Amino acid sequence: MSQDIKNILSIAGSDPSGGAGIQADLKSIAACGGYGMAVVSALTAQNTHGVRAVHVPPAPFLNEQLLAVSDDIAIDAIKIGMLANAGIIGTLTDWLAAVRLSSPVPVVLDPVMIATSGDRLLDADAEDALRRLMEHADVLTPNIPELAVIARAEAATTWEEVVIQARQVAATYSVLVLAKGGHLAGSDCPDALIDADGVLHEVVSPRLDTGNTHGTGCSFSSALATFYARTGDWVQSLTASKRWLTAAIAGADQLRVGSGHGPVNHLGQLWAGAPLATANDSMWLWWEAIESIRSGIDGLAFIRGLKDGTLGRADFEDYLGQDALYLRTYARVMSRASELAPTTEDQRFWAANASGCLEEELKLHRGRLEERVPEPSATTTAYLNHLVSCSNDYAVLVAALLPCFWIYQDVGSRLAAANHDSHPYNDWLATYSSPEFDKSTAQAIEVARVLFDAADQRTRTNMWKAFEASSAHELYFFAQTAADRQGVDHGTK
Ligand SMILES: Nc1ncnc2c1ncn2[C@@H]1O[C@H](COP(=O)(O)OP(=O)(O)O)[C@@H](O)[C@H]1O
Ligand SMILES: Cc1ncc(COP(=O)(O)OP(=O)(O)O)c(N)n1
Repeated sequence: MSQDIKNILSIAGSDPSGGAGIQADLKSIAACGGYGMAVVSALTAQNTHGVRAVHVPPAPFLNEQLLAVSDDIAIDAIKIGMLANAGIIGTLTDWLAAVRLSSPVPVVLDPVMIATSGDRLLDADAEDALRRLMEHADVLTPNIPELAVIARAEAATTWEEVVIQARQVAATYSVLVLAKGGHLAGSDCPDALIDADGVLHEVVSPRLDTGNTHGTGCSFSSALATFYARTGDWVQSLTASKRWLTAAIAGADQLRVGSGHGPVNHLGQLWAGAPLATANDSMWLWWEAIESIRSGIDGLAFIRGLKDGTLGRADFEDYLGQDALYLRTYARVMSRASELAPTTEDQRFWAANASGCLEEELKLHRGRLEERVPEPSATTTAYLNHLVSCSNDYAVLVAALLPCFWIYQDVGSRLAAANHDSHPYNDWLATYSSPEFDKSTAQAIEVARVLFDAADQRTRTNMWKAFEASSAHELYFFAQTAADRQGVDHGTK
């Protein structure tokens, strides 16, 4: 059975030491779940210390390679790296223009100019040709020195300057710019996807203490192209690529490749047994991206106590009280989703869930709380304010409502599995798992997926932000009991 594995073409230089160029690209593409292809634009003789020599094939031979691939194979995304000279760039530009005329294949252009070792990988007189090629790209991924050349400015020394230059380049060339902060000093490594209006999405990782970062730029841009082919969304692709790259850098010191700046560990996560996710599914990537929130919830004293029955009665009742308050407004917000829904099916879905939420859940709470409904906590209020703030746009509101279904169902399935006849919270845990709620959760995910797939990039970004924020509020909400309150920022600021 076909799994719809996407075909990703790298057009780049060769690094025989395997850390950068097409070698890094092919490993990255494979690690991120794609089928990698490679057209070689230049051969370098380099290792972990630097580039010794460059040999550039004749441009007509590059053309032969490009046509051999495009005449036969459907290309789902292209990553472009080292191009060496203006002749190579001109040939590639003509081929790309023709290919994009017949199908809008997405293009990530890493405007490789100078290796970190200081060696030139692009002729100084090839800049104008590169600018013409940039008009055929969807995303540029320059590092700070490359960004400065493209923006005709001094190299940025702060993240604010990086963002300003990237915004200017995005406006000039009508592209997205993935601005990278790897060359800045500081304990963090920020990256951001930027368009002419500003930052679409920013991701930050800690700066890892390793000298083995050869080929990070090549690997990052290949991962981005691969995830985009799979999801059709740049913001999700950035999140997934950064997560993958950071783990590959974290595993770099496990390799023993050369005595200079070694490569990242492209396949280390696979070797460690991490599942190779190949689903081309936007919602799956959302779910993956909140993994740390989900494991944070699983680790809470409240959840562990509820699972093994050691949770104190007072903590349990505090939770129930806040839950009852939450559900009243949650039902109202679902009614609002019903009001905004463009189809009768969606309208009925949200109305039915609003009603079910009030009738079944609140009945249960009232029975247990004996009408002692407390004041809403700051944590509950913050979550509800967030939901209400998303109530003007249907797609964003659906994304904000989704974590309460999905996380509750996910946590609930594990809690219900731990239930037994003498469990002190037996009847409560039994409510956590029901085929009806599973069905509603699946439908809520499907509604979000359909909206996401049809949305423009801004709406997709806002949907993701709403989903991520609600997921964090779920964590804060579960962490309200005395045992968990320390050390958790409850999102109330
Ligand atoms: N020491 C590090 N720790 C964590 N991430 C890093 C480190 N060095 C580079 N990166 C990341 O690698 C990616 C590429 O980085 P950058 O150095 O800016 O580009 P290039 O490799 O093209 O010069 C960025 O996401 C950056 O944050
Ligand atoms: C053949 C080839 N292409 C590109 C580079 C540059 O690699 P990059 O990932 O930008 O980062 P550094 O390795 O320079 O840090 C290269 N060296 N070789």
